[in-house]
Amino acid sequence: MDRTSTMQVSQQDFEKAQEQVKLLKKDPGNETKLKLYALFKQVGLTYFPRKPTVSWAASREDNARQKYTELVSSLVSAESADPKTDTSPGESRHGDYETVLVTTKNSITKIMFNRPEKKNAINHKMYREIMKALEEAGKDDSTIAVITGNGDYYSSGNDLNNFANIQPSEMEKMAKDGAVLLKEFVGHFIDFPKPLIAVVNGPAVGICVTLLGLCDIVYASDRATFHSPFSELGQSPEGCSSYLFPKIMGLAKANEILLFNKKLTAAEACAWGLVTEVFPDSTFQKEVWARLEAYASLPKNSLAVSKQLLRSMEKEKLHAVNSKECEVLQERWLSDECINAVVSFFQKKAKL
Ligand SMILES: CCCCC/C=C/CC(=O)SCCNC(=O)CCNC(=O)[C@H](O)C(C)(C)COP(=O)(O)OP(=O)(O)OC[C@H]1O[C@@H](n2cnc3c(N)ncnc32)[C@H](O)[C@@H]1OP(=O)(O)O
Repeated sequence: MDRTSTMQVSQQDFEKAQEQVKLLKKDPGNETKLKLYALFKQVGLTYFPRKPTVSWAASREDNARQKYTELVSSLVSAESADPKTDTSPGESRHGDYETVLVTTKNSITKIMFNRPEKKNAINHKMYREIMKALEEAGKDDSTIAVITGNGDYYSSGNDLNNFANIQPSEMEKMAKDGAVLLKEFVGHFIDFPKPLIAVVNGPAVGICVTLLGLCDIVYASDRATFHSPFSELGQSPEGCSSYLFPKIMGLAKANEILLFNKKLTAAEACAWGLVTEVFPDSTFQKEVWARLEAYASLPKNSLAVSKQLLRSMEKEKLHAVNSKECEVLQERWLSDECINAVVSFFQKKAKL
């Protein structure tokens, strides 16, 4: 439908739109769903066999019917033009996700961060959806699971909107709830029962860098960078990095990243042991997926048992580190240093 058209839509168009809504592959999000529901109710409440006279109710009904039909039409066309929602042959797409795209193919479950327009920043919904996707991937038939990003970024880390628009009286609750959510989120990576591979397609920031220490293999494009600007943001390390980074790269190098915000190139991250291997960006996807498909054809149970054995040596320690890091962060989020950093990002967009 032409969205600029002022032509009135018929009851038949409206009913067709109701059917199309049910067929959308991508959840349009709560805001849009509420809008659709409100419009639907306006039509529903006023719909009755129409008398020829034009009443205010009839005209409101026409308006709501038109807006509902146009909104659905825009959702349908956005979806059909959106490469994010495409799947390749043999790939099955999992359930009802808004912020991640979860697919399985060739015994590999891929969890793709899917907010490319926000550089895949992780908002509250995304934290929850990633946990849900990890729970499903841990139980499904796949041999390995992969985390990657859609678009030019792997992820810009925590969505700073998670700290925005909070009333002063709600700050403590925000920090407490944030710490609970973060602990649960990182716990899902500690406990993940199968090999978990990070395919770092572009720059990685903050929590998406620290979590790499909890992945079993990290492949990076030579375009990727690794930046954990905790002190710049008035925060402190998470994702068990305060324990794992010194173990992986030695204390001196970990200090440069975790205390002094050093941004690593992919080559540096590989030399320092955070990344397993770096590939040229032009062949990154082809080379990495060919390698992963070969790995995923190995005996599934043997891989899972071995992964769990390796992790079991450290699991208790990692949970204790995670708890401590979240406790410290809960305090940090209430500090002037952190609040000022968030405000300055939104005011003049102080970028990293
Ligand atoms: C439950 C809570 C748990 C908390 C766990 C704690 C974790 C710690 C961290 O993860 S710390 C890291 C936090 N991340 C940042 O500070 C990154 C902030 N972003 C930037 O500095 C820049 O956006 C950039 C360098 C990543 C990219 O710059 P570029 O110029 O290439 O692109 P834009 O800035 O125009 O970005 C496009 C739009 O995306 C929005 N955006 C990007 N990153 C974030 C983010 N982390 N949080 C919120 N929004 C982000 C950006 O605002 C643009 O939006 P707009 O198009 O609406 O303007």
